[in-house]
Amino acid sequence: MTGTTIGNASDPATGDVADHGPVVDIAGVTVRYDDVLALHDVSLTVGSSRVCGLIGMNGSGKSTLFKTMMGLIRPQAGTVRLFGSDPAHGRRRGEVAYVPQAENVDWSFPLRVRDVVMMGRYGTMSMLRRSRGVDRAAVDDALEQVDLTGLASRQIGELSGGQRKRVFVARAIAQDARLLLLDEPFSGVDARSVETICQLLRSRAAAGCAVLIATHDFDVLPEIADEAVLLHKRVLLHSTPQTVLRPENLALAFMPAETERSDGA
Ligand SMILES: Nc1ncnc2c1ncn2[C@@H]1O[C@H](COP(=O)(O)OP(=O)(O)OP(=O)(O)O)[C@@H](O)[C@H]1O
Repeated sequence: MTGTTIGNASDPATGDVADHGPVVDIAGVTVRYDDVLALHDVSLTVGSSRVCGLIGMNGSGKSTLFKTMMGLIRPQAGTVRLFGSDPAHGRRRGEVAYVPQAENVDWSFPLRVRDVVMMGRYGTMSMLRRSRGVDRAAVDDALEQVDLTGLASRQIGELSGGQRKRVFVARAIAQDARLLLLDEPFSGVDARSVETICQLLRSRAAAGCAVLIATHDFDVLPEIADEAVLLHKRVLLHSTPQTVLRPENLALAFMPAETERSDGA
């Protein structure tokens, strides 16, 4: 089952995963780090108002796909279009927000919660990077939405796992991006934070955003996602969360030895 898409608008059994106007349009993308093949011939479209889960084992290429979508990695083959434009263009215009894995953040850095959320406004600030009333109001609003108003002056290293995730979700909300990419937003997160993050992401999707979530949390996925992608360097399956989570489908990505191809893809 290579690059197979299961489920489309004409397939009521598996649900509608098409026809929502592409925000993300990835075609035939291949990424290598020297001799390591990270992505092979990946094609994927995601429409506005959709929440799409990205599932795959460690090393399957999820973060690489996000970095490619952010325009931080240039693929050796294939194209990435976000809102019909080059991904670096979308990033510069603040259209794309990225919530990183917690491990990739230096939590000892002397930043307060408010400072991190304000970073979401940098794209809209003046050349002097002076925050205006509208920026401060956007930050206040985002902090309130993630229930962190009372911790706004706290150093980020003093937060719990769930609070840390909520800070970065608040940064994405303050940015007012139309495409949200979240890398493991539920790992190491308490139930209350999971609920807060899910509600916020659903409301962003209802407002027209496209949301992509790399996650290992199979319980939360059907609650939040409209569609899901099974990734193992290539797209094995793109369908409803329920279909992707069937054991026989998960086995394709989590026991890939039997499906591995001779070219390493
Ligand atoms: N900077 C890099 N240099 C060399 N190889 C890399 C680099 N970044 C990632 N890789 C390799 O590329 C492959 C895909 O990695 P990637 O981090 O995209 O996967 P992932 O699905 O996000 O994994 P995880 O769930 O562990 O974050 C892996 O084999 C990884 O070791």
